[in-house]
Amino acid sequence: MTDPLVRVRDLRKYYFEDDTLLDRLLGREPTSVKAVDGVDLAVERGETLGLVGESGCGKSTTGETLLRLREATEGSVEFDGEDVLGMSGEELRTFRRRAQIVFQDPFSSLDPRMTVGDVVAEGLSIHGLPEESPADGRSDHEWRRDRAKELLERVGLSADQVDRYPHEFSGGQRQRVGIARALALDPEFVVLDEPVSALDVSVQAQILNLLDDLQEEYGLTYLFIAHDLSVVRHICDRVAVMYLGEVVETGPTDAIFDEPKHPYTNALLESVPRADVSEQGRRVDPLSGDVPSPRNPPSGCRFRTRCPEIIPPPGVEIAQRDYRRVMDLRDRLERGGFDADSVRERLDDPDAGAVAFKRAVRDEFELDGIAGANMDTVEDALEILANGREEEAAARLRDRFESVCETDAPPLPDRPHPAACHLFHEDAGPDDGRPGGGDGPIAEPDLDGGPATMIGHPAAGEAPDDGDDSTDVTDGNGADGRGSPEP
Ligand SMILES: Nc1ncnc2c1ncn2[C@@H]1O[C@H](COP(=O)(O)OP(=O)(O)OP(=O)(O)O)[C@@H](O)[C@H]1O
Repeated sequence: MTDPLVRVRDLRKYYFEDDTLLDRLLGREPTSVKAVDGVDLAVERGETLGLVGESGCGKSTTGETLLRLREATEGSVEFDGEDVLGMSGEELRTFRRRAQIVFQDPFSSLDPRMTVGDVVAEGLSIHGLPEESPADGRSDHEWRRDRAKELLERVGLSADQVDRYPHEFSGGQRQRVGIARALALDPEFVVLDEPVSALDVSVQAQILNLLDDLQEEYGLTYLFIAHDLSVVRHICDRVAVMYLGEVVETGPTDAIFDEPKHPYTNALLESVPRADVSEQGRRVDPLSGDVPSPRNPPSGCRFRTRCPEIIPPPGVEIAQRDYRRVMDLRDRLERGGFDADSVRERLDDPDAGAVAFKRAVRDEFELDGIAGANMDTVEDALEILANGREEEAAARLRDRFESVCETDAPPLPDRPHPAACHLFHEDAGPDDGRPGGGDGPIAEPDLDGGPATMIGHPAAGEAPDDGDDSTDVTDGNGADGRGSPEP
């Protein structure tokens, strides 16, 4: 097999907040947002690699950092064997021609007074094209305008739309213009950053077909970013699943869909609407816990605060549903999110004693099903909590319930379908693609809580976008509010 076109190793991009001159003068410590925190990826020549995960998990930052639209904090990116992060001058200019990006809304950071012809041709002027004056007597400007017309036609628009303004186009048409703009410099690699997320489903299909055709015609390699797994199924050869700045599973698309390993991948898949009526009524429990902040990601496995398969310590027999609830309480206590006053305010009698307080916490976290030694520990912790000693209550729970998922960060092994999860042995045999793929589960997950699904799933600008193929349609959708990347 040839070397991948793009290889990313241990890529990190931290954004620093409270880091202005004034902050420094005031002695404020900068906080880092660990948007991308140790990502490894390889994109093979001619393939489409999907990069999926919930909003805010770092997909766009990964795409923009590997293209040098943002400066990496750490790590390495190789493009066709060359070190991208170390490039400068002519080498960097050449890289910028060979590697392009399509944004969700290609116009959000562009001047609305530019015609689509100007938008498509802008890269040509920036890169000083044509290199030599055309032999047929056209001016350089005319050459660029003709090239823009050709590209508009190639993406399914018409050449006589070259002087129109972006607001005159529907969302689907605007995305075609964005694709034409990316193609203008004959790139080999294109990052497609949620290219269809803002579009109506029927228009999505048209754009995906166009991307497919262009890939074949020009031998393109794609990194396709999406929060919605259903979109990547038909266009991607392989998929990498991201959670809170890390890749948690990668594999061939069919293996990811048919034999997902990581509990997060399972949860993402459960959130995909099913066409099959028999599956529509399936019982799904929402994932518990909030998405943690990348400013202070959880220790160990970052998904463990929401994982429906978190591993109890050896010797502790507890139903998964109950363990999840104990861990939710602990997590709230340890992260300072537990508000004893608001529990008391919710009591009928705010002056009620410890018994009523403990009952309210048991009800809130649904702890009543726990029994035996587990319940003894929970009761102890609740008693300590009723006396206002939150840290001690958390420590009491930690003594009995500490999980390997919080103490050890699971690695992502180097194999065809790896998952960064303690449910799979690290030192397993060959990966055969089955769940556990040769690396059998080390703990039987107790799924009595049923499969999980995502809640509050973010969907960028869902405004309908009909009329893709007609001109003069203004639907006003698509703006994702993203600012321009750093220069
Ligand atoms: N310029 C910035 N300064 C500080 N934090 C940022 C900046 N840009 C992004 N972030 C934060 O970095 C994290 C990753 O953001 P990113 O946009 O890469 O995620 P994403 O998965 O692409 O999400 P989305 O689909 O919503 O774009 C988020 O927590 C986001 O709030």
